[in-house]
Amino acid sequence: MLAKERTDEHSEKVIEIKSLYKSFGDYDVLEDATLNLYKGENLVVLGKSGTGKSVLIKIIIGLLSPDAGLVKVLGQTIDEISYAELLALRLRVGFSFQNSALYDSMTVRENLEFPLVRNRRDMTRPEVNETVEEMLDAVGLSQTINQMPSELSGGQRKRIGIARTLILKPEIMLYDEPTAGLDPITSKEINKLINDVQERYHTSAIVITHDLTCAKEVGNRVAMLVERRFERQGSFDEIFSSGDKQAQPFFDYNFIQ
Ligand SMILES: Nc1ncnc2c1ncn2[C@@H]1O[C@H](COP(=O)(O)OP(=O)(O)OP(=O)(O)O)[C@@H](O)[C@H]1O
Repeated sequence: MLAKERTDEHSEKVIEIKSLYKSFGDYDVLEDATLNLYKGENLVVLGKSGTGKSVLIKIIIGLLSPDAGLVKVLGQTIDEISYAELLALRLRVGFSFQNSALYDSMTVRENLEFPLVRNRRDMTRPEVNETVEEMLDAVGLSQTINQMPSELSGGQRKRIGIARTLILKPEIMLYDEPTAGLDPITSKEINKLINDVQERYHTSAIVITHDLTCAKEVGNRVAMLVERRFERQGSFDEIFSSGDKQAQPFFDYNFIQ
């Protein structure tokens, strides 16, 4: 079954953002922004540089506070919970950084062990080994276990970064520009991995990207962040077959350079 056939608009909201406002001084980044992430879907957020996509992610994981509005993640209202509750919630939300953020002085195995050693002190050594091996298998890179990040290609580093985020078995994945800087073939492999992760681990995900191929291949739904709000939410085809003026610049950016 294709990923995009799975969206159930009536399913549970794992992230609920309602009338969100965020400004820095006089500069309004988000204004009356509303967006839901439904359980099990991959939601693509498309937005030009500087429109507030990183601010959105920081608000979702509680690194920035909203000025007004509701932000609920896995049933918890972000600015009402204690710091301890926030830390516990962050373990259920995996954030895959744009630059993969691997530790250069650690092997692939050590990079993957790191979140487990810090957060899962209950796990035995054989359990840690087994989980690391399972995650490497999930991203198709079992053979790199003893390599250093500098020995990996950009695409492999992205995959290891995703494996390291997945290792705590988060319910929600936040992918920040997962295909940035990759060639089209490697980008396709990452898109496939995002769909495989959804399928295998039943994650719900927000994928932030400028890459329309990525949006088309992984997005059960697409939301465009335009002028401080999430405009135009719908399937890729609904948004991009309409000749929409706000969607057109993304087409131009991707295909007419
Ligand atoms: N802590 C901060 N203090 C002041 N301004 C900020 C802060 N964080 C973000 N901004 C501003 O908010 C706006 C949105 O930034 P953000 O990083 O979310 O953009 P983005 O959509 O992720 O861009 P890109 O695609 O280039 O990564 C920018 O104008 C940025 O300068």
